[in-house]
Amino acid sequence: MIHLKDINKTFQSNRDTEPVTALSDVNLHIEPGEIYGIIGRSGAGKSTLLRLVNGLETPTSGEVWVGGREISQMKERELRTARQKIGMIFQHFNLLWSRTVWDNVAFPLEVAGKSKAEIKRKVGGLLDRVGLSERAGSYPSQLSGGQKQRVGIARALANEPDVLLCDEATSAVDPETTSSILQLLREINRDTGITLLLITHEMSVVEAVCQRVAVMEWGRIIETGDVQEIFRNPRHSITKQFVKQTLLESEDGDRKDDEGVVVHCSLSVFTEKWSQLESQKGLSVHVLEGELSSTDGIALRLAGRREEVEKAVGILKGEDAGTEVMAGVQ
Ligand SMILES: Nc1ncnc2c1ncn2[C@@H]1O[C@H](COP(=O)(O)OP(=O)(O)OP(=O)(O)O)[C@@H](O)[C@H]1O
Repeated sequence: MIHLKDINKTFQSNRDTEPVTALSDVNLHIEPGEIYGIIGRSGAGKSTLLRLVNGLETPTSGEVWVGGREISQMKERELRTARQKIGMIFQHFNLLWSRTVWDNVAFPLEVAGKSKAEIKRKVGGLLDRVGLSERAGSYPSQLSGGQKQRVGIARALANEPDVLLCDEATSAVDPETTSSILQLLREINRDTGITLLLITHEMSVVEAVCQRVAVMEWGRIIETGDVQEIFRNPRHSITKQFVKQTLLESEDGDRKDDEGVVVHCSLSVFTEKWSQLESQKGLSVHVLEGELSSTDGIALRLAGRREEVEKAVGILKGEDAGTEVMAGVQ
């Protein structure tokens, strides 16, 4: 669905300064319906990559393809139409402050020249989808951060896009709101088959929703892979740091003294032992990448107090020699 081929992007602010290389030799292939994460530290090139996908930037060299069409070759008029099928949500929501929730969601439909009847039908459905029907007449300033992002999501979905780009979409909201927004994005992906491309600097966001991830540093993609695999076996030192970041975070976002571990075990062992793990105070158990349908077993992240983590590992290892602890996260 999204294909970046041999992308380089440099910015030349003015003639007296050295050009800045934002992206070097970037190649990326994202399948239709995938939830794909791009993670990297500040300045790694994530936003530039995202802006190439919806044609807000053009590559210095290379090709950007979305849905079988080359975005990087399009003229402005063609791009405007193509962008209707590429929704985007932003860290700071970018809502129209003088318009109500209803009118914010109606805006892209008005721009696309839809009839009043169609706009009414669609906006009603979208607000219902994001759980904001009751707030249709409110202004953005009257909403919480999570509600504002829900408006952003409804607005981005108005023209039934094939792709939704999420630019640090949960960075400005608290952890609880983050989970509910990520859950909503997951449901939308499941129900519509939309391709999601998320950029973030938080591995916990990748962990919660993404199927595959690319790690960026200094404008390059330094590692890609299935999220479970990256958690189990991070190769690059930057990737290890991101994985470690999640191991150090407890459920409430506090930092604990002890690192957690990533464990791989069979599904039957996990389901059998789950009630024991669940009853352990001070232990948080995360199923990496979520689906409990895999026959290859699952990867879990166990975090919390050291003795609780050790106890949990003992429980899982108890009767299953196949349970593997991926403790090599330094
Ligand atoms: N319009 C621009 N003009 C000049 N330099 C730019 C421009 N846009 C980005 N850059 C530079 O390109 C590099 C990559 O920036 P980019 O914003 O893509 O990184 P990022 O990973 O999204 O960082 P952040 O998380 O801080 O937004 C940085 O060195 C940045 O200063």
